[in-house]
Amino acid sequence: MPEARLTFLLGGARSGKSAHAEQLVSALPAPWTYIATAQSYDDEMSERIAIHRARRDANWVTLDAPLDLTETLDALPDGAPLLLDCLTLWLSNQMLAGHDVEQESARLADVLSRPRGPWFVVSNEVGLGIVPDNALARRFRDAAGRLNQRVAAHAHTVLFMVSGLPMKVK
Ligand SMILES: Nc1nc2c(ncn2[C@@H]2O[C@H](COP(=O)(O)OP(=O)(O)OP(=O)(O)O)[C@@H](O)[C@H]2O)c(=O)[nH]1
Repeated sequence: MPEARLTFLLGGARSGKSAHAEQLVSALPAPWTYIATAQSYDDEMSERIAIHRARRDANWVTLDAPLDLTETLDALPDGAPLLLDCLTLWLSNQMLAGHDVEQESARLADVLSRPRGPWFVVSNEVGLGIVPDNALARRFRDAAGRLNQRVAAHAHTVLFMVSGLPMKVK
């Protein structure tokens, strides 16, 4: 059975984090689980999701978890290689649903601190630009930074993606 360990991949939009994570997971024995947190509200998002789906072959099993991510992780079989894409969309879904993001983030980080297989988790680094001019975006940026720190603290390996290239930060 593949080793249980957490790999955390961070990066900006279009930094290549999903593709790199897919490569790492698909080097492990199939089948591979893909947990998607995105929900498609419009044609642009549907198109993005369709591109991702077309990239994954029949060895991938896709589970949707826009909100109930901790429960979905708890239900995974031991040893299953997992790609979870991505934490920041899950966080924005939690905020838009009016949930307590600190409490939900703590619960999620706790589950991720005990990976039961080779788990690869993708998140966005959203804090590198200027301070957003609206309060919701500032709340989101701060919550995302805190969640990323929590998960990175538990991860065995942390990779920061820059222009398609992985930079090992842990
Ligand atoms: N619902 C759903 N979402 C999916 C599926 N496949 C991929 N996604 C979502 O697509 C999102 C990533 O899409 P992109 O916007 O293209 O990626 P990006 O993070 O900007 O770019 P990269 O850094 O290059 O990966 C993730 O949040 C996934 O949850 C799927 O089968 N179903």
